[in-house]
Amino acid sequence: MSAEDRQPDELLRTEGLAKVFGRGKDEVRAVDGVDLALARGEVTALVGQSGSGKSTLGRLLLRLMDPSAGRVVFDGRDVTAVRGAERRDYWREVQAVFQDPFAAFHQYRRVEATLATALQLMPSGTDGRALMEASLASVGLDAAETLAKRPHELSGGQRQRVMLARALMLRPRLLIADEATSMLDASVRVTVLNLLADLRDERGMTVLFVTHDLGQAYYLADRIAVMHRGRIVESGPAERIVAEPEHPYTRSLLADVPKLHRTA
Ligand SMILES: Nc1ncnc2c1ncn2[C@@H]1O[C@H](COP(=O)(O)OP(=O)(O)OP(=O)(O)O)[C@@H](O)[C@H]1O
Repeated sequence: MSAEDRQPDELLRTEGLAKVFGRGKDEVRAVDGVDLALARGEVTALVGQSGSGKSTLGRLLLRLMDPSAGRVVFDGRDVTAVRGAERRDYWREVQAVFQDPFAAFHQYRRVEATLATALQLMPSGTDGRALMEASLASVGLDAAETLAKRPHELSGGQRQRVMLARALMLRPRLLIADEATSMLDASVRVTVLNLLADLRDERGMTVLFVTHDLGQAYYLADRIAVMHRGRIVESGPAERIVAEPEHPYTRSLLADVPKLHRTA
């Protein structure tokens, strides 16, 4: 790693990142040359409609799949090809919560066992019980009430908070929240959005908030990157993107915001 590779304000950046699925006429350029920088301690929202490539980009950042081209640089270190023990180390720094927390749970597994899976990434000798209790408390859940429950005994909002608690046990520096609020009803959604804002404000956590909803992005994010057909078509401070959108696609997303809220 060279000294100039480490930008002080930048926790993660991608350079020309691409993912192509299929071949010939079936080829899909799901991520098509993305340069994205995530500033430390900020929430960046990645906004785009279904199929724009947001989840694929998220999976590339998490090292859950190999890119077709380009690089991922985390804290000045090239992590594009990390695997094995190095990739597990990376996952202590970068954690994710996904859209459907029910799918992420084992149906019959109690919350305690779900949270314990995070301990596999931690040094031996870690006081797992204390960590679980603290992490559940940080998302507003009571350990005594929650640890013995199975997924179907929890509400959607509680399940999402358990998954957030699991991610937070590792004290990641970057949290990727991929449509993490889209299945929640409006009041629970605001609670989870505020929780993400608190993680930024109190812990200085960097968050990539992936959503199709520009309204939620504006509510939470410092910066917004708009994704369309695998490319970032526009990015900048959230106020600027919403007040003075430059790209026609951003304008069309903005036009949808009142509609989304009327149907919510
Ligand atoms: N494993 C795969 N094989 C082939 N094509 C894929 C695969 N994963 C994604 N794609 C395609 O890549 C494009 C981007 O998909 P992706 O899921 O990243 O979009 P998205 O913006 O996250 O959409 P959504 O909000 O609906 O999840 C889509 O055309 C999708 O069909």
